[in-house]
Amino acid sequence: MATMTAGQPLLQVQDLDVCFGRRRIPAVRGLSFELGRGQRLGLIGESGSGKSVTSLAVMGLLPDNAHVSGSVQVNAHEVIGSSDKELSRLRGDVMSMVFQEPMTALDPTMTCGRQVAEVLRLHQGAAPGAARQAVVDMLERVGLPTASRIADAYPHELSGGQRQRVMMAMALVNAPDLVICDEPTTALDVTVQARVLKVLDEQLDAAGAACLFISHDLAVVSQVCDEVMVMWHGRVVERGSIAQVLGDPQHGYTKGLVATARLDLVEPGQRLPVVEDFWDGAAQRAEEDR
Ligand SMILES: Nc1ncnc2c1ncn2[C@@H]1O[C@H](COP(=O)(O)OP(=O)(O)OP(=O)(O)O)[C@@H](O)[C@H]1O
Repeated sequence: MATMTAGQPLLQVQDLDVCFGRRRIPAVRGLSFELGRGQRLGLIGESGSGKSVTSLAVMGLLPDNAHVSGSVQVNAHEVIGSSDKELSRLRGDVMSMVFQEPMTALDPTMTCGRQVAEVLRLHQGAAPGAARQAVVDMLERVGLPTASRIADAYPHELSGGQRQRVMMAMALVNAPDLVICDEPTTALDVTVQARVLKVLDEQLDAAGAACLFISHDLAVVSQVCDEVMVMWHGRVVERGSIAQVLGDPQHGYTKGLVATARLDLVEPGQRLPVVEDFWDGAAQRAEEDR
């Protein structure tokens, strides 16, 4: 596997285009961005703006009906066009992903401990006995106090928050350089969400890992990330520090998002604002598509 080239960022995406199907409907258009080692970048945007497609392109997990051009380099290794063998080495060794819905990402027929151990075995060749202690340690590190019991449980025996932590343990156990999180806490209630985000924050720090964090929610992104990038209609329309983007949003969509986050300005009895109250995205999309 290629080693890091001096000066090259950990993740470098250049002119990435992704479209789908025979009609080549664009999902990501001319996307370029970089992420340095240990950096944490939030990726926000309305539904369908291309956030998940971007993360799947970085992981080399796009479906067969996707047409891809451009370049995605992780640790100076090109993802686009790489073989399955090269990609599976990169995934787990260098990058990993936490998905929104752990129930679909976890194998229902395997205990949680075995699933974490499997990641260790595949990427570090750990022996089964040695893996058990490493797995229990990792489950403890993601805030599961009864780690030994959780290791022996099947996914359906756990709560949503516990399952999400098991996924996080799988994503972090090999100390990857880059962790991609796609709406990891959207399905959780607010207090569990806050705890899971805190654990993620601590574990990213401990591993010195970079993070690409996808969310609809600026408040969630600001708990984990240093910077935020806003996607709209398959393109990046804005990037800056959390303080910059919250304090002085530039794009119409971002202005709407920041305005809707100001719940303190909502009078009792008034309906909650939505982005469309501040910005007509549909009209702009129609304009761009013409
Ligand atoms: N497998 C697929 N086949 C066809 N079109 C797809 C496929 N996956 C995604 N798309 C399309 O690509 C566009 C971008 O989708 P993507 O899932 O990246 O959006 P998103 O910003 O992550 O949205 P959300 O916040 O709702 O998850 C959408 O128009 C979507 O319909």
